[in-house]
Amino acid sequence: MSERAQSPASAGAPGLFPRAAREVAPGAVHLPDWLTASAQRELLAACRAWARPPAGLREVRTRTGRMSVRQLSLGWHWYPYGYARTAVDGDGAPVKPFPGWLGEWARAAVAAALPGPPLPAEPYDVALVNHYAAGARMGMHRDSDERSPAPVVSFSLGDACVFRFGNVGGRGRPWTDVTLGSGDAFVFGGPARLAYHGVPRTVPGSGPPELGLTGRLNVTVRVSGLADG
Ligand SMILES: O=C(O)CCC(=O)C(=O)O
Ligand SMILES: [Fe+2]
Repeated sequence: MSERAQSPASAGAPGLFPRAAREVAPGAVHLPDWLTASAQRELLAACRAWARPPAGLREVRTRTGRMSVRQLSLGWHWYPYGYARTAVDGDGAPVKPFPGWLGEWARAAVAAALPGPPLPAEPYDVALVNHYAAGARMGMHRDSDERSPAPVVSFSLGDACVFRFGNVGGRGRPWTDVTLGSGDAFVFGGPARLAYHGVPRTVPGSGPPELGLTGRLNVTVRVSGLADG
C-alpha cells in the first residue's frame, strides 16, 4: 500500500501520530485516527441534528426481528432490504439530504485506502447512521442493496467496537476482528465490497470523554447507484 495521504479532515492536526493504515483483506482497509477531534465533534453535531424527527433515528425491524442498533438514513432511506425516498418503515417523512462534505470525506478516505483504482465516477449519495447503546450489536451481513460497486466508507465515533470483517462466501470464517475506535475510518471496495461483516460487541465507556457521546455512532457512506428524482 502506498503511503497514507492526509484527509481534509485530519490535515494539519498538531501532535497527531496516526497508527498505520492496515489492509485487512484485499480491498478492505482500516484507517485509524482518520478524523481529528474537531472533525469528530463536527460529525457528532451533525448526527445529533439528523437524529431528530422527522425521518430521525428509529428502530429497524428485519425478517428475523428487531435490530439492537437505532438507525437513520441520509439521501436515500435504507429499510430491509431496499432504498426509498421516504422513511417507509418509520414516520414516512422524506429522507434528509445527503451532505456534500460527507461525500468529500468519503472520497478522501477511499483515495488514501485504495490508491490504485480510480475514484468512483458517481458521487456518494447515501449515509446510514447507526447508534449502538451498551449491548447493541450487528449481525454478519452484506451491504448489497446498492447498485453501485463503489467502496463503502465507514466512520466511527465514541465507544470502540469489535468490527468483524469476513469473506464474500458466507457469514462464517475466515474473518478478521478489528478494533474500530473513535475517529477511525474503514473502507471496503473491490473484491471486499460484498464481504460479510458485523459488529459482535462494543466496549461501553471506552470513547473519548471529551466528545460527550454515550455509546457508539457509525456512519457508512455509500453510492446508491439509483437514479435521481
Ligand atoms: O457499525 C459498523 O461499524 C458497521 C455498520 C454496518 O455494517 C452497516 O451499517 O451496514
Ligand atoms: Fe454493513
